[in-house]
Amino acid sequence: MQSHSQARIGLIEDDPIMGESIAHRLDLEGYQVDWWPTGREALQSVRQALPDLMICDIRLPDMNGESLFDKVIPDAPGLPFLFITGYAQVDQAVRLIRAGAADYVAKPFAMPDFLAKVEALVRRREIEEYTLGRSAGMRRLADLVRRVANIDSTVLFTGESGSGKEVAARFLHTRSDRAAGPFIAVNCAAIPRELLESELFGHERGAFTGAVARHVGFVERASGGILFLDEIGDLPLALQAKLLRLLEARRFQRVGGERELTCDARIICATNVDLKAAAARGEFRQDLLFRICVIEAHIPPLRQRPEDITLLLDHFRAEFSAMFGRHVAGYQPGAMNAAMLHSWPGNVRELRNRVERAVALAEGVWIGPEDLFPDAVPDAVNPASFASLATIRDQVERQHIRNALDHVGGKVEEAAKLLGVSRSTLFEKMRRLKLEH
Ligand SMILES: Nc1ncnc2c1ncn2[C@@H]1O[C@H](COP(=O)(O)OP(=O)(O)OP(=O)(O)O)[C@@H](O)[C@H]1O
Repeated sequence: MQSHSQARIGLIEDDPIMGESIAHRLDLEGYQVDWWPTGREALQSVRQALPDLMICDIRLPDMNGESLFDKVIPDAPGLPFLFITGYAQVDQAVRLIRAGAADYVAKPFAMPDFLAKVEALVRRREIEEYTLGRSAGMRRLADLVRRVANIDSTVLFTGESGSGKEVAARFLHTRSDRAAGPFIAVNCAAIPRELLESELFGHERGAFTGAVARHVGFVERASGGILFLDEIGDLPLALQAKLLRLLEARRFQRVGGERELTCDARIICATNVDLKAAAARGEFRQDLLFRICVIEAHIPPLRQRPEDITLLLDHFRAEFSAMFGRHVAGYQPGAMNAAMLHSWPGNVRELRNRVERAVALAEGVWIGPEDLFPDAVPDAVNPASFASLATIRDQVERQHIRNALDHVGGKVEEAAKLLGVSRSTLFEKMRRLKLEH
């Protein structure tokens, strides 16, 4: 869970005295505050600021809080709004809560009550928001997934093995209006090719030797829910044609069947290979590729998101400590150090396995570097080449600045805003860290 210093609050307040006093107090509490005096300015910046909570005066000079809420929410579903209302606008606030706003406070309010509401909403948001990760890359992914959760277009999750493509697809499922329906995950690479068609589409009794009874395939079993096709690049060409028909006409036949059946499942695919290159080699149908990547969601490799490394180390430590009934309090600095330097070729899966092993075998309450990396001891574990704090800080800073720049399409001024430093400080840091602009 993040500390307040990482939680961001968007404050929309036109009254300079009120705005100043709230922004100052939130700042003292450790929140990062973006203060916009008009609705128009908030609308311009909110998508880039990625706030965890919006605090909004219901009466603004250029629009009312209600229309601002209506404009922001389609792009940021689930973003909590705390409205500040005057006595006369309580009815409107109640209406907004019915429409999905989180809460309201009526003026004049006592600061401790206001802060308690803010804290509760930020905590609630953290639990919901950081299921996928805390890094800018994963927050952007979570945002995209929420926006497409209820559109029935095909989504293609791309990313290295173990980076969390299935986790992201399940996240989509729980946030969609198909959440009450099934989530059926099929790993196309794990099922023998000769069985794949009947596993996917089912078969009729007697369709082939051994087909002693009718078999309902994954496509039918996913009805009303989501069919997640992992390693879609491994689907044989003949089946690719059938999948294309399923996606285009929503129709399919069981193996050996004569009847056309309709498919009501939403299809989500994932791949860790470059499907465009596979299509260029003739191994993957170009038309199917267009059809499945209507929306592409890329999951960055773990080594590019250091904030998630610390988050996940802690998450799995807590999970396995509870599972094994062992009290493991945390990591020695050397273990954290080694984890930040490791390149995590197996991504989150590797991290999970390493933590499971470390918790199971750790001798004390603190996990040491050798518990996490007993195999290939990375340099950082070797005391002779123990990285200095400055080296680690530079590495994390470099990565974080790179992420911020990526996030805003390379615009230094906007990246500086995101990072809470001035433009010149950011330039200076980029120069020192030898980061290309
Ligand atoms: N954000 C996350 N939070 C918690 N656990 C995660 C997260 N991302 C991945 N994991 C865990 O890491 C492991 C691998 O995740 P997942 O199966 O989603 O990866 P994948 O990209 O689909 O892998 P593959 O390409 O091999 O199918 C799983 O045990 C999963 O629970």
